[in-house]
Amino acid sequence: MRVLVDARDKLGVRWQNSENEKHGMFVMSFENKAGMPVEPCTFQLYVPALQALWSDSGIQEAYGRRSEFQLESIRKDERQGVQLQLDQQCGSSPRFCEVLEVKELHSESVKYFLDNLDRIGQLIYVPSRQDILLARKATKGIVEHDFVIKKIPFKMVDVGGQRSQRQKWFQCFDGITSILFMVSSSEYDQVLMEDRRTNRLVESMNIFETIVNNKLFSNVSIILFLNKMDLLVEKVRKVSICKHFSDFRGDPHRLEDVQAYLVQCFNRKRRNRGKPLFHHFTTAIDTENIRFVFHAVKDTILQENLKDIMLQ
Ligand SMILES: Nc1nc2c(ncn2[C@@H]2O[C@H](COP(=O)(O)OP(=O)(O)OP(=O)(O)O)[C@@H](O)[C@H]2O)c(=O)[nH]1
Ligand SMILES: [Mg+2]
Repeated sequence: MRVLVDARDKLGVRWQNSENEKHGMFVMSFENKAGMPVEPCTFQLYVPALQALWSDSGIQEAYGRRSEFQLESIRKDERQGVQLQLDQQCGSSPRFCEVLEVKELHSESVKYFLDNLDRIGQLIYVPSRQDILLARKATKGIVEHDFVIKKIPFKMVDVGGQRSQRQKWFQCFDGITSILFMVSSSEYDQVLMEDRRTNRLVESMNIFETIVNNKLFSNVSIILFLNKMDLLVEKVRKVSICKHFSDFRGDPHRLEDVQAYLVQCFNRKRRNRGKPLFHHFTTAIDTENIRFVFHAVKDTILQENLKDIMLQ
């Protein structure tokens, strides 16, 4: 909310209710000491102000313009020197404001949590499964998960996607059978938090290019997940991809055209296109969708690696 209050100010958007100026100042005065978790009783003090602010059309307008700044919050220890840019306002002399943290949230989940303030603001609040799926916790380090399906052991290694995390990837590349490459398909109009310039999808395509053409992985099945389908569906309706990708041909507001273009962009990055590109459009917060996709992926991995598995 502090990012939104700040952005409303920098974007020059008026309050709907001038009383909310006070609520905005109250929320801005919040100090989260050393990134400690916020106690429920402390959080409760802010709930009425958060509710009033969220229902103000000024904050809603700032939220609607979120692609012009970074709504993602980051931990206090990482935010030193990090700024968010309000592109449209800046012109040739950029104006910046600091990224402020309320709690770790992903920009697209902000609406969900703020819409649910009545429930979340209660002292006896216990997170639902949906709340947990929508909360943002960036992967720092390397997280391993072992599981067995039909007597075949799998080891899933999860690495962080942010630039600062990528130097850790090479530690995990030994003896792998498959790479599941996750991309946010809906971020075609957004820039990276890390440099506020590079288009997020362009960055993903470039990393994919490095991975998919690496000789180390000539025998590794690489499966592309074009994730956040739910957000892609919404975005395609409102935001034309042509503005960000000038070589797009087709109807920018037709989901199938945008999907086909995205697959083509990633496919073009592969030097060896002898085999089709394995890809799936997914919604990671939809557990049914993931259950279905996971089984398909498991079969692909097993088929692709059958020979190796039989030899073990
Ligand atoms: N709406 C929607 N949100 C999603 C989807 N997948 C992930 N998210 C949200 O996006 C945010 C980031 O998800 P993570 O799982 O932390 O992403 P990640 O790729 O592991 O990020 P790093 O750990 O930094 O590499 C979370 O708030 C998720 O709830 C999706 O398919 N749809
Ligand atoms: Mg992660």
